[in-house]
Amino acid sequence: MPQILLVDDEPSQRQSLRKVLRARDFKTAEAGSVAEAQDQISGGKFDLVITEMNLPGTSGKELIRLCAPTPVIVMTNYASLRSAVEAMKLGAADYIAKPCTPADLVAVVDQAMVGIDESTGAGSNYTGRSDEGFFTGKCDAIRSLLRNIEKVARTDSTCLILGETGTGKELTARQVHLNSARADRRMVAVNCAAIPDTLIESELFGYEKGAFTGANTSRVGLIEAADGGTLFLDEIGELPLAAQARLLRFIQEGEIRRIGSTSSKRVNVRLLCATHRDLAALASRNEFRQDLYYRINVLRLEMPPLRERGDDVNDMAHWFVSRLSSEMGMPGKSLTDNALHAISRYHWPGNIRELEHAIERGVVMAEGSEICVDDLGLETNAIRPIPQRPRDSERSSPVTTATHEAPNETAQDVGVSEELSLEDYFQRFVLEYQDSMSETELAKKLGISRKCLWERRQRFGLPRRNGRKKTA
Ligand SMILES: Nc1ncnc2c1ncn2[C@@H]1O[C@H](COP(=O)(O)OP(=O)(O)OP(=O)(O)O)[C@@H](O)[C@H]1O
Repeated sequence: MPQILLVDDEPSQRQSLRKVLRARDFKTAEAGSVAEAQDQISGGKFDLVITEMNLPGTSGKELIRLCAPTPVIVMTNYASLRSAVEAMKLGAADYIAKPCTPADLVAVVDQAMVGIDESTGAGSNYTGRSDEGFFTGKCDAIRSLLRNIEKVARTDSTCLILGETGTGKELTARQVHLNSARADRRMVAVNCAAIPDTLIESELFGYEKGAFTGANTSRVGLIEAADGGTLFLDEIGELPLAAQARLLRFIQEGEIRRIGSTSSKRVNVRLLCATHRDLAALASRNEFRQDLYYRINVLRLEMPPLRERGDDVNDMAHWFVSRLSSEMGMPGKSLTDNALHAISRYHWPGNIRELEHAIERGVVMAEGSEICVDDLGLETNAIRPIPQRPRDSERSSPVTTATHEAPNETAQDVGVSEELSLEDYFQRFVLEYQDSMSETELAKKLGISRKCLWERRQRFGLPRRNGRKKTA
């Protein structure tokens, strides 16, 4: 089992890292400073060190030298990103900009581990997550995407990854990188939308000392930092026009010139770009350079939206429940049938990221081991129409008294022909069955707690009626 040393002076930070990594079967040890880390290193063998850069006393960067040849990943907030790039020049395996999601952390650790496997054989029982199993999904669109990723990975051509927000464009870029001949080098990911316009050129291309006010030292740019590896430019549609012109020159000539420098430097970088925007339309309105568009649109990978991935949605929901509940130290949770039903009908405008967050919310909010619809906090207006089912004349009115067999049917069995939100469904179900079922039975069928049933009754003005069946 790979062993990772976590170095951070904040115990809470170490705890969050520990949880995520242990859930992935990594063994961890901890240190609060460089000195403590040195003690740990002399007493044991580690496959990887993850350190905060800004530690009291000696900087975390010092560990790159002290721990060699063990790879070191440095963590830092965005304000110190430049120092992180410097740390990479000193030999850091990678950097993580904080705050980061568990998925970001694991992706970077995986990448570092793949390097370890290849160079030293350490952590050899660890295969990384470039396998199909991690890239969850088995619908036709994902199978075809995985085949195309392999083809794209075999080349060095520029590739444009298209898809709505949260569909997995960055994850796809990582898969391309991990499956490519550059997998042992780093992939530098840059979100063009997150860097202020005034900084983007100096971040990408670096600058020389004295190039502008405040440039007290020379800086390496992110393109140069990706030399030998892959550069992933996320949200390329947001790149300002001046930076687009510079990027175009880099693509055409394979050279970069730092701001304020008179000489160019050759860099060997494979470029992957992603966007959720229609670049052709932007180019036609002169909001994106047409020539750059043609240059980056050589190979294309298209991400399917989650709502078009059929059974993948529920498979992924189960997968996230088991992953997140064990990461959060609350294993054994599961989704109720109604929750799954809502998940499969939800529109998922934020795609997989939204699903992941809804499940995280569900795991935290669920009172027992079952995650109910309400725990997920879905926007009810994004629930899609429930497919029409021939109506039973006896059940044509939502307020008719039901027979006792009816509640054994599932949510979609309630006769409904129009668009039906979860709220509508709740109200109709309660009105239809409240005379024949106890509150406990109703709550169970709806997949919610009795407290939640009571609250919703209040919200929708559906007080419990006299003469109802006694509570079980
Ligand atoms: N096939 C998948 N299997 C498991 N998790 C996935 C998959 N695709 C995406 N994810 C997870 O969904 C989240 C969003 O993925 P990612 O950041 O790659 O999307 P994106 O399209 O780049 O988003 P954005 O457009 O906002 O930049 C991440 O946490 C990622 O790990």
